[in-house]
Parts: sequence; structure tokens; C-alpha cells
Amino acid sequence: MSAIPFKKPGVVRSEDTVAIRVEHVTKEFVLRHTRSMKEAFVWLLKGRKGELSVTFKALDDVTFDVHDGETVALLGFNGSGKSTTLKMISGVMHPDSGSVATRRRVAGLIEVGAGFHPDLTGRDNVYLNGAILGMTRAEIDEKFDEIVAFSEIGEFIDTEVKFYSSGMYLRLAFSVAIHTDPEVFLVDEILSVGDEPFQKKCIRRIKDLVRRGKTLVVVSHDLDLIMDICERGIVMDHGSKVFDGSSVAAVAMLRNRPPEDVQREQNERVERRLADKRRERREQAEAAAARGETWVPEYDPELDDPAELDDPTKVRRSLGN
Ligand SMILES: Nc1ncnc2c1ncn2[C@@H]1O[C@H](COP(=O)(O)OP(=O)(O)OP(=O)(O)O)[C@@H](O)[C@H]1O
Repeated sequence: MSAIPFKKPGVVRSEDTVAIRVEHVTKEFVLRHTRSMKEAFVWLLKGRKGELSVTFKALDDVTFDVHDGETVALLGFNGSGKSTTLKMISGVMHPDSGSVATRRRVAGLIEVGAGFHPDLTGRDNVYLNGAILGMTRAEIDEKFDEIVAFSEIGEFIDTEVKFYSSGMYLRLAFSVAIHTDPEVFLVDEILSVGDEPFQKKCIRRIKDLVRRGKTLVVVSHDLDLIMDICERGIVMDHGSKVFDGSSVAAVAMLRNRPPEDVQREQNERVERRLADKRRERREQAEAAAARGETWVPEYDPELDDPAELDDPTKVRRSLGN
């Protein structure tokens, strides 16, 4: 059984389906050693022996393709190069050598508030950010109310964003990004900035994108969540790609456990969760029936086909969705 029971199988891989191509990407950063005045003086006296700065490779010859409909996690320990890779894909950073090409409409949530102007209101920033992400003014006009509703920013939408908390930034940024209807969605760990209810809402939204066959590249340390959302896992170590395979096998590698055990536990977790959700639905339907009411469940991408959203008798769109 797949770790993602709701995901339609069968991603086709050919030259035509390449959504992202990362080829031999290398990125170096310069690390400056800041020294005290005394240390700098000794360094001068000793004839400038030793380096005041060193370069190191944050990414070292990284190559992979992501195809349409794939759900890929970039995994690895702190500093292994995951976020740098994601920044290359989103275009906020460029490789020193090698190349990164994206073919589809890409929207990302890489850094909280990136692309937001502090002196502008939330409203103005929705228009600014929407435009940066490729939406026309008419598209933003049409989706504006939905964007604000999803973000739950409410009356703060006309406040300058420099007065927002980091969670409020995240809410608005995520909401704009998700409403650009991207074909490829990039998400960095920053979801952790939001509070739990908002995180859950975002994860549900991401699962909905997966269910609709969108392409996803995620960076996260939440390995259980990764196995829930992603079929493929790329493990990075000191800037190099050291594993590329199923997300379960990647997590098994990181946890130093047999993949069969990790898969079994994951299946059990998913089955438990789905059984709980189905039981809850049954109970709500029975309670409604006892009151003589008809009850329509709220859309859940893990249980329902997105096509059912067009049929009001099947599932109900949740508020602000
Ligand atoms: N702008 C920068 N200048 C200098 N060094 C940088 C810069 N951005 C990243 N690095 C360094 O590059 C390495 C890889 O960073 P990166 O953020 O990609 O790691 P990561 O795998 O996402 O880590 P984490 O899990 O901690 O988020 C780290 O050692 C980091 O300090």
C-alpha cells in the first residue's frame, strides 16, 4: 500500500514532462572570520598569515529532474543545502556553475514576507506579491476576497505590513501564493511559523494541490508529514545529493531504520487517521439525521475527490478556503 492513499498513481516521466531541471549546480559562499581588533593586529604583525575568509561549497554538483505531478521532499540535516536548492529553483539565488530551469508556473513560499514591502498595507502587498507571482490585476481582483478570507487577516488587511507579526506575514504570503494557482509549488520549512490551526489548514491545502496532480517541492524536518505528502525524497548531505528515491526510503535512511519498518508504521498511521476521519463523519451524519437535517461533509482532500467540489450535495467548501 502506498504511503499516500489518496494520491493518484502513475507520474509519467519523459522529456516533455520535466517541470524542473537542476543540472550540476554548484554554489559557494564566502565565510568571513570576524576577528577582534587584537586578533586582527596579531594577524597583521604575523605578515597576514592565515585567511580572514574561506569559501565553502553549499551545493556541490547537484543534479535532478522533477516531473509534472511529482511530490518531492528535500531532506537532510541542518546546513546540508536544502533551502539553497529551493532558492535556486525559485530563482531568488543563482548557481555559480550548472543550471536550473523551470518550465511551469512556479509559486513558492521560501522566505516569510519575501516580496512584501513593509511600508505598504496588506491589501497593496497582495497586489504587489500577486503581480510578482505572475497574476494579472483582474485575476487578483477576482481572488482578493478569497485570499483575505484564507489568511484570516481580517481588518488588518489595511494595516502596513511592518506592523504584522511573523505569523501574520506567513498567513498572507501563503494565501497569495496558493491563490496564484501554481503548477509547481515550492514550500520551505517556514510553515512552522504559523499557529497550529493555520498549519493544519495549509497542510490540507497542500494535500489538495497534491490530489489535483500539481507538482510540489518541499523542504521540511517533519519526516512523518513528508511521507504523508511526498512520494519522492532527495537526501542532501554537505551540499551533495546522497540519495534519491521513495520518501519512505529517504526517511528510513535519515532515521537509520529498515525501510520496511518505516513503511509499516507510516501505513498504520495513515490508516488510523483515515479511519478516525471516516468515523467522525459517520457520527456527524448520524447526529444530523437524528435532528432531521441533511448533512454535507466538509471537503477533505484525503477522503474526497476534488471533482466533488462542483457538486454541492457531495462536499461543502470550508469557509475561507
Ligand atoms: N547567503 C548565505 N551566505 C553564506 N552562507 C550561506 C548563505 N545561505 C546559506 N549559507 C550556508 O550554506 C549552507 C547550506 O544552507 P541551507 O540553508 O541551504 O541549509 P539547509 O539544509 O536548508 O539547513 P536547515 O535545515 O538548517 O534549514 C549552510 O552552511 C549555510 O550556513
